[in-house]
Amino acid sequence: MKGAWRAADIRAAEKALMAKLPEGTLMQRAAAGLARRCAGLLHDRFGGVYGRRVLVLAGSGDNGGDAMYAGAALARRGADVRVIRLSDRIHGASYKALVAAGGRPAPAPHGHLDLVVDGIVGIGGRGALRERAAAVVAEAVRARAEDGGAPVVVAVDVPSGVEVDTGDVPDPAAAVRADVTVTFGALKPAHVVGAAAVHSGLVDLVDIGLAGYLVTRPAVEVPDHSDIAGWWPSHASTDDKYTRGVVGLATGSDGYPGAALLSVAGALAGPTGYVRYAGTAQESVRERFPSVVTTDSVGAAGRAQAWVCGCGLGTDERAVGELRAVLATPVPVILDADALTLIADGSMAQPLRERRAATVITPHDREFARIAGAEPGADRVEAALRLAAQMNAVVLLKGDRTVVAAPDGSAFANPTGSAALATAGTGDVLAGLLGSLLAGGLPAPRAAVAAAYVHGLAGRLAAEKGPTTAVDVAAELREAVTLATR
Ligand SMILES: NC(=O)C1=CN([C@@H]2O[C@H](COP(=O)(O)OP(=O)(O)OC[C@H]3O[C@@H](n4cnc5c(N)ncnc54)[C@H](O)[C@@H]3O)[C@@H](O)[C@H]2O)[C@@H](O)CC1
Ligand SMILES: [K+]
Repeated sequence: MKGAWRAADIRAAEKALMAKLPEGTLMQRAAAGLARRCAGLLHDRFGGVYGRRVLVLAGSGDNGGDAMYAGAALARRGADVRVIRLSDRIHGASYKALVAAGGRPAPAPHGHLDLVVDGIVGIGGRGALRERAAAVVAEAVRARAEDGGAPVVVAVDVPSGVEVDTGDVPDPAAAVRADVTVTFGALKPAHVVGAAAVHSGLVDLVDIGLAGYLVTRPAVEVPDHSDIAGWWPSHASTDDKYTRGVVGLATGSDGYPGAALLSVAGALAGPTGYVRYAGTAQESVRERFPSVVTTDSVGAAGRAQAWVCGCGLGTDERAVGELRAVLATPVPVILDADALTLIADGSMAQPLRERRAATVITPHDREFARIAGAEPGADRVEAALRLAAQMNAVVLLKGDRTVVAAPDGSAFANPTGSAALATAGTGDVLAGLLGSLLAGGLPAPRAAVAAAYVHGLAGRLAAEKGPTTAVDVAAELREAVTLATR
């Protein structure tokens, strides 16, 4: 698990570390790491640094300092480095070092460009790029590299123009879109949540010695394969179909039988040995998945260790009754889609409050708005945490980087998101998989994080093969589980 910290926490850690080091050490470490990464990128794409055309965009703060020191290092290796000063006041020592190494000031981007280094603002940045900076960035990225392609864009610490602490991008046209972001000391929320995570491109973390100095809890955490593999319920040789957990699905309706099938497909890819389906799509479920035990209602179904409720369930009287039945069970429950619509008017507040087992809700932004009264807004992590605390439920807020927030204040961002998942029915698959993980005994926050992770991988696998539907995502789940858990 990697943590991401907000700017104030990073600054406090840097201050404590800096007090123990000669002045300028941290910037030198940052710049050296940045120069190394830039040289590596030039080498990979153009075969070397010598003669490559590099444009450094320098703003007023230390972010510009990092960029110009790195520019100096590249100039010493023979790159043709220009710098555009985007403020009257720029970091003096690094500018002198750049000029001494052969770098030259430029008024505007000119000619071909192989590498653009964004040192406009770092963790001191607020809001969108100012007009001139935005215009210069737009012009620079329109330039051509020597090989005819677009220049490589490297953001220093964070892409300029994004909100570091929230991952919001107030104006996408006035924010850098990086191929690679070279960041220092620790990740920041902008690298892992919201549109800023997309603007960050690949994130490359340079160690500047900060680790022991970050004493606060991270704002958000990011899982990797080893977390998922470590959490995934393993099967003991003594297990039978019941000990691995039974997941129940109260999904689908006459109007939406497909949602039942997709949620069942998701559940079957999880670790449980037994899937119960309760609803009107019994027949199609049995036909398509003979291993699933079906009934027409939650009341008629046997016991389960977790219930999934809502995907395609509808919002009629029958749906209300099924939701009530699920909420009354003493086991973890996932509320998705129509179940979220049904709880939005507050009529289920009491059964929700009375629950002792975990409740997980899986809203997209509009569903979130129905429940919370407003869309998540700029700070998706804070918004999800607020709703989690208010409802005493784990909130899985869907998005390109899905956020999972728990009532205990912990928050996670899923790194495997994919645009391929923005298609009808993928949420049903996710809910089923999540149900299986809960029934398999994972604590709710981990089950939500692991489900989002594997579901994202499945989306990526499906997208590699062509245009993606929810059926394709479900079909890739098995391979995604194997990938994530080995
Ligand atoms: N503090 C440290 O110990 C270290 C800092 N480092 C670098 O220093 C950076 C932070 O430096 P600073 O604190 O000087 O802050 P920045 O370099 O992020 O710049 C902030 C300045 O930019 C201006 N600004 C803010 N928003 C703007 C906008 N939208 N458009 C134009 N100008 C804007 C403000 O006037 C502010 O003074 C880090 O991101 C990192 O790159 C690294 O050298 C590692 C060590
Ligand atoms: K930057």
